[in-house]
Amino acid sequence: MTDSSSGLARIKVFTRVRPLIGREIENGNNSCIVEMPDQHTTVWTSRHSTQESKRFQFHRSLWSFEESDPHYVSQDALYQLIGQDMLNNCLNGYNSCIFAYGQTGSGKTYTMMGNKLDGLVPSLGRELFILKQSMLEKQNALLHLKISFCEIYNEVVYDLLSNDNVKLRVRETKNHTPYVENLQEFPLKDFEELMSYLKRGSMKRKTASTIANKTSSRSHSIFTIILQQERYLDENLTKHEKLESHLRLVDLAGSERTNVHNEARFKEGSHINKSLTTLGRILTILSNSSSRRGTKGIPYRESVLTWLLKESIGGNSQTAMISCLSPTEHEETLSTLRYSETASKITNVVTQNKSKVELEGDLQQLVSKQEEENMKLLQFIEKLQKGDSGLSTKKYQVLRNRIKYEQKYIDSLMYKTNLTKKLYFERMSAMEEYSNELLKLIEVHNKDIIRKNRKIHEIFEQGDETKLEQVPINEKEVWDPQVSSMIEKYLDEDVYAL
Ligand SMILES: Nc1ncnc2c1ncn2[C@@H]1O[C@H](COP(=O)(O)OP(=O)(O)OP(=O)(O)O)[C@@H](O)[C@H]1O
Repeated sequence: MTDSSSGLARIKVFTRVRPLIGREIENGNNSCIVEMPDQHTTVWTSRHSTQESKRFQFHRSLWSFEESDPHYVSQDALYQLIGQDMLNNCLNGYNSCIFAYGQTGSGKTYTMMGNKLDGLVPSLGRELFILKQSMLEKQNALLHLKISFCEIYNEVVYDLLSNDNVKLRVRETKNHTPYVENLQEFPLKDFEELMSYLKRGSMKRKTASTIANKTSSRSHSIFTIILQQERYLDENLTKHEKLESHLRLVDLAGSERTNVHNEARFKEGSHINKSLTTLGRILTILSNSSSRRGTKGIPYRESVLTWLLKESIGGNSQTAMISCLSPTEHEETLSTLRYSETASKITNVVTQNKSKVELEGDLQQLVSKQEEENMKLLQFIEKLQKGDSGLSTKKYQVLRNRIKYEQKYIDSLMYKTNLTKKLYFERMSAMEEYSNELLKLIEVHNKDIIRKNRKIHEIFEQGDETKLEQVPINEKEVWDPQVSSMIEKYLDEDVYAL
């Protein structure tokens, strides 16, 4: 998708026409005013004249009107055509965005979320976890995933995953990238977790029954997946590159006529239309200007939606727009197609969010240091044991075996290229824990030994060896000048300061 030499990426526009739904069939409205011959989208512009039609060309036109048609694009096919490409962009470190646009009831939520059949968000999520596993096994790469889910309702942002209904503020980073302040991000461990967040947030999203749609979304929703990748570039796992990208999945509220009498619906409708009109103005400005001109002076901040979509439209993002079409509405479909035509002329300037990292001190050095430390501990224990057999407690033995086991693990780690840094650090921290435990024990014992040895020293220094007989037998066995001086050295130098 990227022109890698120039870093330019056009917004790809897809059109998708949905099948007739209940109320249309009931109204006897069973013909489709949209046609999609040769990857073009044609719309008959008047119900009464079959002569007048307008033809548009987009990246692809997706025919989902009739399941029996050989060109029918199912939810699965939609994922193959749009989702996969976007996923690849993200895995290569490019921010990406898919947004669904269209009049109310045209199929945006169905396309993005799905109902009985998965829409793009669940399909992308499922594939991401499959990829995460295979990357770990085959490519020596780690993928961390996080999500956030928010909605813009009446020009205010709300966290769909928060139990509170707090209004959130949009702010900008030093680089002028907008973000939602205090929007929660949740790390994901599996696909089921992603789905539970998606369901939880979708249930909280504001919907209402309108003439055109029984469950019409009254807000714009943004589901963001944050991908953080660590790819290891050499067999010793010493060099790796970090890639970070955001995949934004936007389900816009539908444009509609605001001549409704319900006050709340009217207010919502006005806000929705205002933000979509601002989006349209920005698309027009961008489509008429040079992509290299930058985004200065473009009125992104005139609506919360456009402010938050700044990066996706005219910024650093590979973006796909899915224009959803109703098969029966002339005016609205034509207006959607004109809007989409404008968007298809926009070129974003994209950059790969990548940084190369050579592990500080390099992994090999870290391992050697730890091995050395391990060795010292083992020798130390052995000497202690020689000096005082009473110290060979079960606990020491367990810890000693543990250290040996960890040592072996480190050895194998160095040669197994398919093991990752994550695993390595997990084991390292486990080993550190054991070592710390051991050191604490050693210190207690050492202090005890020194105390006993001092007693014996004093007796020798006083030259009254008869007193030695008063010292209990087991304390006398402790006396070993070699071990004793070694312990004192360690304690004095604070080598193993805890
Ligand atoms: N491709 C499709 N195949 C089958 N049914 C569809 C398809 N697209 C939409 N529908 C059905 O059409 C109806 C309206 O779709 P949806 O709610 O997704 O519209 P919307 O554009 O999100 O509307 P709004 O802007 O009001 O929220 C729903 O009943 C949905 O199941």
